[in-house]
Amino acid sequence: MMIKKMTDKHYSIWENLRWFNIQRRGIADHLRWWLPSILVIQLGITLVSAAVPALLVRLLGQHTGLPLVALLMIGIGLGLGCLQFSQAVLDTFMRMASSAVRNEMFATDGGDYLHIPYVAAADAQVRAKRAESMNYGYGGDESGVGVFYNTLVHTVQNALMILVDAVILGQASWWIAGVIIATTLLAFYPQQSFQRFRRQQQKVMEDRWTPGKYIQRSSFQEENGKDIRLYHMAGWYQGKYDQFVAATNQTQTVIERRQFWVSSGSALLTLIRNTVGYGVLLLLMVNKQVSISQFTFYFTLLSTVGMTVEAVLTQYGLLKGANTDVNTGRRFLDWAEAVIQDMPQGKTVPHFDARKPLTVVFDRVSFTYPDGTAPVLNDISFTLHAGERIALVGLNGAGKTTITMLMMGLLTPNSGTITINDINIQDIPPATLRSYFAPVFQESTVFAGSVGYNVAMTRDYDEQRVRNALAEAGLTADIDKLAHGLQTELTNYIQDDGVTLSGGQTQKLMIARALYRDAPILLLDEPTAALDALAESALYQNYQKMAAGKTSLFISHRLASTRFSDRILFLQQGQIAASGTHEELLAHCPAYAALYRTQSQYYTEKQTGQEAVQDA
Ligand SMILES: Nc1ncnc2c1ncn2[C@@H]1O[C@H](COP(=O)(O)OP(=O)(O)OP(=O)(O)O)[C@@H](O)[C@H]1O
Repeated sequence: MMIKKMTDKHYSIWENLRWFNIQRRGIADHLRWWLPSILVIQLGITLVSAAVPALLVRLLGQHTGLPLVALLMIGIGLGLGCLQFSQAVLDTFMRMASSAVRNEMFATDGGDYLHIPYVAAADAQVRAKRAESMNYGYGGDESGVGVFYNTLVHTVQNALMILVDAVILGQASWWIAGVIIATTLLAFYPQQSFQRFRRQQQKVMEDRWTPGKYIQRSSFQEENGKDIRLYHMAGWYQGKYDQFVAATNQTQTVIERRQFWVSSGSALLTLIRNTVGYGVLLLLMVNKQVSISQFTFYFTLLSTVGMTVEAVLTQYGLLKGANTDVNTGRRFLDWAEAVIQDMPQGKTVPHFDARKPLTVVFDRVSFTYPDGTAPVLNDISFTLHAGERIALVGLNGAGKTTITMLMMGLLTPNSGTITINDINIQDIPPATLRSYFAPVFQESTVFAGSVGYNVAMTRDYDEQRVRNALAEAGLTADIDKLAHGLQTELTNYIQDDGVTLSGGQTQKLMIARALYRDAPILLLDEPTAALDALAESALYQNYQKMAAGKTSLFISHRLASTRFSDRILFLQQGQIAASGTHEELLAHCPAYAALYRTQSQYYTEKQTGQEAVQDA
């Protein structure tokens, strides 16, 4: 199955607004009324604030009594307070709505990522894109979706205020309106270019901090603690931190320097605007074309324009940035959804007899990892007959684990077919296919949950079956020693009193998990690597019972373990180099025989260790 490439589709602000409106349906249905309400409130606040000094001048000029003036001012003050309170409430609602939409995306991302094919989820580029999408798109309230709508509203709000100010001041003189519009437009380009530059630089810093964060994380990881101290790596870590901090400071200085020039330019434009505006107003008053109270009103209004211009330019820059970030998030989620839709759903639900083992056939299967350069498996064919116990051996990196992943449908062959009882596994619904397998993977995965949960992988488990599986895996005595037995929490991520099992105990837990699953195909990938000699021997003894009535594949580097299998497949350079019993392979496959001799010589009594090394 080919995984779709991610597009670099760009959505405009308008398209993202429409998309946001669709997303917030059912979350914030009244949002469409909030924008006009905010605009009306803002208009009210601006005009009333500007009118108060003018009104005061007029009332005092008319010798109005102080109690009436005071009463009026208190009334206006209260009115303004109410407007500002309403504005704050609407702002809060808007932020909450954005946060709710963002949380939805966050949850969708989590769900989608868990559902995309394994091969895509394990792809380094996909993981990087997802991290970027989460970081910029919807990971926090300061990310794209978190701020998009609010910055849009504030941009429109401030742009409208500038127009209203220009129109009102235009009543006094169109020179003032002209200078407001002209200075706003002149400030636009440098401000936008600066904001673009700042974003680019911040991205450079973020990218630089990606390895930085890894270094920080790895320096605190419990399992790294020993090596860091043993190999005196503290100095190296400190050096890396210092490098990152120095580079960040340098970038910050470059940004601040540019910010200084842009702010200076803005200050100059404000000076021009105010000089022209106040000058014209003064001339008008001297020529008695405006009264003192009108002059006061225009003067106050003009003094607020500077801040509004700054605000609109800043908000617009933020809006452009938020739009880019929303696009980053949308692109990833669109891709993930398309990939999920493209996934073969499987048209055949086979009705196998659950009590009978299954036959698995690889027919001319080739496979290359998406980021790999050479095929890992090259045109391989073999059959696991129903009920057969097969040992799969080969050097590190020969492709043994890859075969198990292909079998379970976690990876898809580039060519060739894999069938189970003659049905192509691509035609079997993925969940049904996976239910045929009880795997023990090379890496153990303990989830934050109880022992019982970790065996059954469901909270609603059959206690007796869990106990049986633990007993068969040789873990009963260890679990019985735990304070809460099956209910003991493993890992202390969620529960403070969670316990950590040893490597070998964890591997036994994984074996118990596979036993509890009781599926028709048993896949054991190096199940004894962490076991002590007694436990390893017990597993071999028990293997017959574990694999009874099942088809089983046992991957191991300990060639002695192949004796417990019916047949051995020897994998070499992406191909099945030989197939047969241990004795047959010793006789006919020199590579296998050499491997066996190299391994077994350390166990022969005649040779000393030194002789064995020389022989090897
Ligand atoms: N996710 C991946 N992306 C790219 N290449 C991979 C990936 N996983 C494995 N490989 C490569 O595929 C090859 C086969 O790996 P695989 O894990 O199947 O080998 P193996 O026979 O199980 O090895 P070992 O005995 O060490 O467990 C290796 O060269 C490995 O580097």
